[in-house]
Amino acid sequence: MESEGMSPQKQFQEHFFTCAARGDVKTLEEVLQQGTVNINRTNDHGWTALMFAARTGQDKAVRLLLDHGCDTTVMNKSCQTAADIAGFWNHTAVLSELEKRGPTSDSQAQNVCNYFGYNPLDRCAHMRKDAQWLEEKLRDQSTVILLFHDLGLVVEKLNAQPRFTQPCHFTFKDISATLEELGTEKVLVFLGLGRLQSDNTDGPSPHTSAKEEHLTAWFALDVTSISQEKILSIKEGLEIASSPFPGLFQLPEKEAGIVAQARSLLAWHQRYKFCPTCGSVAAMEEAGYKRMCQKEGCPSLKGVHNTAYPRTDPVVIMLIISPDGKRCLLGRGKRFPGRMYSCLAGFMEPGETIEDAVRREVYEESGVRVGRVQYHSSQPFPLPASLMIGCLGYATSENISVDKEELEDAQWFTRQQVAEVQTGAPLPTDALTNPRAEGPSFFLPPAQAIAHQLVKAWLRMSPNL
Ligand SMILES: NC(=O)C1=CN([C@@H]2O[C@H](COP(=O)(O)OP(=O)(O)OC[C@H]3O[C@@H](n4cnc5c(N)ncnc54)[C@H](O)[C@@H]3O)[C@@H](O)[C@H]2O)C=CC1
Ligand SMILES: [Mg+2]
Ligand SMILES: [Mg+2]
Ligand SMILES: [Mg+2]
Ligand SMILES: [Zn+2]
Repeated sequence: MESEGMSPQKQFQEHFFTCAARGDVKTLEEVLQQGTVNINRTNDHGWTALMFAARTGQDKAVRLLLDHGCDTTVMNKSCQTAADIAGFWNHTAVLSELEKRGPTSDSQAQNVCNYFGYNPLDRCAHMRKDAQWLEEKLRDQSTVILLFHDLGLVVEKLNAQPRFTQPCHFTFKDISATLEELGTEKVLVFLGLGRLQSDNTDGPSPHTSAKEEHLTAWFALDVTSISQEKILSIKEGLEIASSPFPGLFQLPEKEAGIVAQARSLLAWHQRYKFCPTCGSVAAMEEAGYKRMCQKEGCPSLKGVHNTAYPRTDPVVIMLIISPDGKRCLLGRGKRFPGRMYSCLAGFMEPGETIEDAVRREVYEESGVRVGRVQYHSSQPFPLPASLMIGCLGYATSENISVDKEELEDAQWFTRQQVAEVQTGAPLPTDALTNPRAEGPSFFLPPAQAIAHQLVKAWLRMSPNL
């Protein structure tokens, strides 16, 4: 933190910022040679010298700062990097300097990839009917099998702080007795072929041949019908992440998508044991991607019936921006932890566009009218099997009338309020559970939630740089 008043140190730093903004390469060079300034030092608004140079389009100063190793990923208090600032003011020469030095910010990436959204597996749908190939893959010693007990993932017990969830990678050998005990009715789902990036090689491209030997096969197995004790005795140091929160949000990012895929499929099998059309027993087929009614003559056996395939519930989740662009609308669900506020969200209804679902849910929950709706990104959400469709919506009215059945509160928050809590100090450990915990008057969901990314996207759209 900067000290109060203008200490000589601070004056020197201010002078450094001014030189960057003016593009005074000669002085910048001299100062950097002397080594008397911290090149990544920020002012009270979180601005670095690089940001000042980017703001005024000083490409030579930007190059010099980059040559001296300055950090391009630093964000100011409005969550903007130097590249965001250069992009906003259309300083193309500065942008290209920044882009030459590698990734600059999400805004340069093609698409935003949310937590649960990255899945390195090639699902190999065309192999799902090949029983022999599937059996070979299952028995391969490199194959990974994830176990779920009543939808709780079997994980390795870790004492790491901060806590994270490491799914246990079982092999066929580990669980061959378990498979035998489960018998022919078992729910064993083939997830796909792939490789975690930690194997030091690139993930598969969509064109990778399914038969490539070096890719790992992944399966998920439901072991609910066997006692927990027995499952936990397969190996040492196991536990069941029975509560989905926070366990599911602490997975290694590279595996979160695979776990989401597995859990959503097993949840579908748990809920759809019987044919939704006639109530007869439905049997699993196609490596877990289909359930077929066993009753002859059932209408679900004619034509394509979506009841035979895994279900996904589309949900719209939206950050609504006020008519003046300066505030956003956040709400507090009745079951939200601590003082958390988040984007409004709701299930899509049949026969509805995404845009209309956004407008309807916002009006129902807050009374605010929305005009234009812009898609941002999506997130598979394995509780039990939703697809969160993230949007930004532009309000045409401001008065709030909260639907007390669903929400405890909804408010407009200024850019500054939101930026402060998003970039501020880490929350106290009891903030999630204790409404009287010390800390800010409200907080946002963590980075794993798409709501967090929508807020971040809006902060980066700042019109008042
Ligand atoms: N990450 C975040 O910040 C937030 C995430 N969410 C998630 O978004 C989802 C939908 O949001 P809600 O506000 O609950 O939806 P919502 O606003 O549509 O209201 C939920 C109610 O809709 C009904 N409903 C309609 N279709 C349903 C379906 N397919 N499954 C379950 N209930 C259905 C139920 O009566 C339920 O109580 C939830 O799963 C929730 O976990 C919601 C708010 C914030
Ligand atoms: Mg809702
Ligand atoms: Mg609603
Ligand atoms: Mg609804
Ligand atoms: Zn049927």
